[in-house]
Amino acid sequence: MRLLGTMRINDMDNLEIGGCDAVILAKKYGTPLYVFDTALIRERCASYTKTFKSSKTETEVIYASKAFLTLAMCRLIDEAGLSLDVVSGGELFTAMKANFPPERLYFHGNGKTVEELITALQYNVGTIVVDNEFEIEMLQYLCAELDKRVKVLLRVNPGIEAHTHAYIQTANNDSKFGVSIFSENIYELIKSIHESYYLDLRGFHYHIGSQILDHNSFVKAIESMVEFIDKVRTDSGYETKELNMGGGFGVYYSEHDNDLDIEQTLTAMVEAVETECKTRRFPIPKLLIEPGRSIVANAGTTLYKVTATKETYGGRKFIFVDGGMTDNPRTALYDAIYEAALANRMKDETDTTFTIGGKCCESGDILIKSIQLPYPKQNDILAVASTGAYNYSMASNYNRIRKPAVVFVENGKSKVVVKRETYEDILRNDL
Ligand SMILES: Cc1ncc(COP(=O)(O)O)c(C=O)c1O
Ligand SMILES: N[C@@H](CCCC[NH3+])C(=O)O
Repeated sequence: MRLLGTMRINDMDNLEIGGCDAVILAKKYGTPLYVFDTALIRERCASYTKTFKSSKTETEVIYASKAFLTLAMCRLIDEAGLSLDVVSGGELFTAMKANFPPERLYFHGNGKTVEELITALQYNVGTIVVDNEFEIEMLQYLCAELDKRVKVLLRVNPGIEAHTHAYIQTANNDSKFGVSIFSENIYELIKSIHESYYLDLRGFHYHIGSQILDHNSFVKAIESMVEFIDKVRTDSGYETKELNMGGGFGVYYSEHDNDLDIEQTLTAMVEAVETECKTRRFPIPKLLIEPGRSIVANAGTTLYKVTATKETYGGRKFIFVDGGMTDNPRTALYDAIYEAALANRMKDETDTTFTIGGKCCESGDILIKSIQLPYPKQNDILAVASTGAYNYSMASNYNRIRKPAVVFVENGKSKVVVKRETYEDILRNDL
């Protein structure tokens, strides 16, 4: 397992994260446990704000909160000076409760409800990223009712097939997100938003997919987008002020992932916009990006207790743990590949191939299909790395399993930021 962030092996041969011994964390807080290396989150935020710069225009980094959001995470992102992308009433509510500055909020989503839009307007959310004609009409109506004007970005689809899992591509021609830049009515739509008294059209948003490890897809999207905003200027007289290029920057999960050099990618993206705009004599818009996964994925580690081992009649050796697809559905959903280690035996030889199975009543409840580990004993602690993104945020209560606690670790100190669910919590809304 690659040691990421502040991970190291301590004198006891145990895994240490943020100066805290993982075995002690498991004992103190129970398992499964989501552990977050907050120094690594801060480092990633700082690296984004430092690298995503242009001498020719303003830039802004927005954290895509769907990757991982809690009140404590909101505060951390606020302190790091990033803005926040929310995509539902629940994410918005979390941001509001954390007193996240509303002007730095971007409200996304292809299916926003009337209630969500009202809440966003009442909280004076900085920008609403509108997805379709219905929403645009509804938003204008609500603005009139509530006597509000709001900044908007129109989500468009540049029709780029990014090289990633089909389920996390977002910009092919049949994607549910945004309005295609090739659709016939797009110029009319832009004109109507631009002329609206209630909506202040700042520009466009696009996002081509997630876990993209090839930087050419990002540059290709920019080329289509600048061509598009140039056409928009000619066809509807609207000059784009802001271009939000979304997130999607891929991270290391296992040796199957070639490392995307994010700093190099950001520099290439800014240069591509500058060059394309210069060629077209187009003023460079303000540039925004929305990373989620690349800020938190590598900072998260899930600790499990080994409950049993089994060798099947077919010869597969299983390690069972006290969690599974309820705390990490990504292997079942996307064939994700994770690295792991026995946190209490970091120096033991990894001489046997295992499948890590979860405890849910579901054959697809596999955390890792194939991994080399030492032969485990009951109650060994299995640490699965890079679970910081889309694990806690996609966790479920299938089989009425309780969601794990979340602990932040830094400089030898640990702090619970989300309590482990209790069985009473599971019954909370049952009548
Ligand atoms: C609109 C939008 N912005 C940002 C993101 C964040 O993507 P990632 O976590 O891959 O950086 C997503 C998720 O794919 C998204 O849909
Ligand atoms: N949930 C996906 C990413 C989706 C990104 C949001 N549009 C994953 O775990 O990889």
